Amino acid sequence: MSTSRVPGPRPTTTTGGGPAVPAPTATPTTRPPDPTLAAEQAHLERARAELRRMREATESLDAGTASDAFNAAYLDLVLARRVASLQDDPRTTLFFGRIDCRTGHGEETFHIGRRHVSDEGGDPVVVDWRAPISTPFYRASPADPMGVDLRRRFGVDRGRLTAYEDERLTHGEADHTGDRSAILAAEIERPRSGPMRDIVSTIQPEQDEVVRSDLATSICVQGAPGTGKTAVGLHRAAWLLYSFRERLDRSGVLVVGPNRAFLDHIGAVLPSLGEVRVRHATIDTLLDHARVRAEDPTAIAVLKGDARMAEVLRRAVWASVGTPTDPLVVPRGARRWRVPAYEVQDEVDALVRRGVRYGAARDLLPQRLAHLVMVRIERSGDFPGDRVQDTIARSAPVRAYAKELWPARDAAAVLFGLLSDAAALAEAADGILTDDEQAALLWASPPRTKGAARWTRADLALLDELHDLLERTPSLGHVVLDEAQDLSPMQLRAVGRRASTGSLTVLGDIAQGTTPWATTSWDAAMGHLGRPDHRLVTLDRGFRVPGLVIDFAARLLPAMAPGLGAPRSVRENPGRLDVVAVETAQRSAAVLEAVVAATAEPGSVGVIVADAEVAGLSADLTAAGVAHGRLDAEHGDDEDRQVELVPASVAKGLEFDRVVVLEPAALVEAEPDERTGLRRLYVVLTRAVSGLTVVHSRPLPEALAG
Ligand SMILES: Nc1ncnc2c1ncn2[C@@H]1O[C@H](COP(=O)(O)OP(=O)(O)OP(=O)(O)O)[C@@H](O)[C@H]1O
Repeated sequence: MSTSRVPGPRPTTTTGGGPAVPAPTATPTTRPPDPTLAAEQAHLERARAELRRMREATESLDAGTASDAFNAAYLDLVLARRVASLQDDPRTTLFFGRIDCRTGHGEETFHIGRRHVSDEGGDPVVVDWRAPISTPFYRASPADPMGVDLRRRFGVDRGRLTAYEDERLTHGEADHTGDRSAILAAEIERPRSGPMRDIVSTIQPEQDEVVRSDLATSICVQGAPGTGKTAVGLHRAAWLLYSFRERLDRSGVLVVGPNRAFLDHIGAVLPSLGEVRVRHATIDTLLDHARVRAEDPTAIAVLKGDARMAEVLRRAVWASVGTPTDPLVVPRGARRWRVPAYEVQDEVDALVRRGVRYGAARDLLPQRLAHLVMVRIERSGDFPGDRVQDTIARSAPVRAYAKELWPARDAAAVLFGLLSDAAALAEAADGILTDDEQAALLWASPPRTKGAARWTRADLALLDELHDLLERTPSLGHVVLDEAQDLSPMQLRAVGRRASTGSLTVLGDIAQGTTPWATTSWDAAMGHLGRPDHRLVTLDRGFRVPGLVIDFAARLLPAMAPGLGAPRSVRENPGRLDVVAVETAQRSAAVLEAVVAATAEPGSVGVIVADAEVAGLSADLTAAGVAHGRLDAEHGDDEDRQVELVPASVAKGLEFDRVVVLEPAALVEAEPDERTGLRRLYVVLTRAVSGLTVVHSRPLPEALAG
């Protein structure tokens, strides 16, 4: 590999998602300009001019030519969006790489960037990273050059090209792909600050395979902390939207994450890739059927999250369908038409067997009953036609009969009935839940009405299941589910039904499961999501956590996730690990000292403590004059603040340049059992990009002490 660095502004920071490049060492004025880089810079200027031309051409289009006011308004909107998408961001470059390929048209060069730019003749000046022609940029290797002679990566600083790195893939050069690229190394080693950024210029081959998997394929990605699962999921969403734009614009793409703090952390990635129409939700905002006003004891929450509840609920809903005992009697003119109860029963049975939702079948019933009446009328020699059938279906006797036989139900009423009435629960749960389980589910003192029910988080998934039994939940085109290991089977079902006609990207790490119902097997989880047929991919190269820190955290694995390995850190910097043991009386002072030391350099600082210690430590930091933010499940990080105080329960999925962790033993104890506690600790210890300081006055948990 040859690396060239030329004079230029000292690139200490990165802009707009481009890779940071080590600063040039020579004095800028003493080195002649590098001709290759100068030519590439000229190509960049040309691309900028062409993008400007494309934007001006779009701006000059007139929506007034539309046929009517409605179409004109729509066209206006489309044009405004297109102009916005053609804006040039001077803080970044229009391309970050280039490939020289042999194609059917001979030798061709393609510059790869975040968006497509073409010249007046329609020839590409920059190709979108998502276009098929860009695939070799990410995947080609000397073993499989994919027609690429040369791959060039650019170092970027504030909108200018500052360096380039060449790999000749067909000239027998050694394999320099992946982690030995200086530009990739610079990107991975850069200090972190603010929300997550895209990784579009350095997506790795194994990540790219996931990103570019076909829309029809549901994928499950298992990966240790920092292996890029979230990054891969978000880039996959962007790639799918590019490749299947029409279909997905119509059906929609959804990203589900664990909490608001996490969504704020990742929220800028898709917009930076030009995708602003992807909805982000937490499982709580997705299942927003009622206000959560109570918490279940762990055992009951586990039971309510058990997949067996789906069958209990199904039975409860369909038990509402009555058994006809009286004949249906419909007067028409001078005559009264009677349909015997057994004939109605056959019709009801047929509707139940049809496999449609309770509500949809209920809507069909009046027409089916009217049809039975029509058959009788026609048998008498009269053929009054379809409109009469409609009239009969809408008549008062048919409506009243249908209503009684097939009552309208709502989800809250069904669940209220089950949790407050032992007989109703016994009927629905017979042979599914044990007597003890049924007794545990029942409210000790049932509320008087469903409106007064104090619903829990676990109830929301049950309500969602019921809603779907009553009326089909609309399906999106694709759902990306992050931190999936933490969802209960009932919550997984809820997410799965939102992709029932689409596909899923499921991301997670069994070792980071910290809920009592956390999944122990991806096969089981994918089954609950409705995707028993899926592709399972394991990512094991760690891009976040440096070697010293991951080795320390990995001591916990045998105790809480035997069989699962730590990531292989690809970081060059081994990181810094300080474990500070102090007397209890000195603990606060030691934490403050660690936080102040961590703020001495640029980059974010996360101070992670047991949830119960957040308020006390916040007061200590304030008293010591350390400005800080406080994250919680509803509130994410803020680029303006260097120090964030993070309750351990919210740390999942986040990362900070330097992390200070207080009292591991307290973190473990705060969880309902030791395994969950050690897993929480594992999550917390793996948030650091550069350095980790652990301050403790109590003994470290045995598994960590080593
Ligand atoms: N190919 C890559 N190039 C540069 N940086 C990368 C690459 N892949 C991942 N990263 C960086 O590594 C860090 C970790 O990525 P990410 O948060 O996606 O990992 P994760 O597997 O979801 O971690 P966790 O399980 O801890 O939530 C991020 O800063 C991300 O930008």
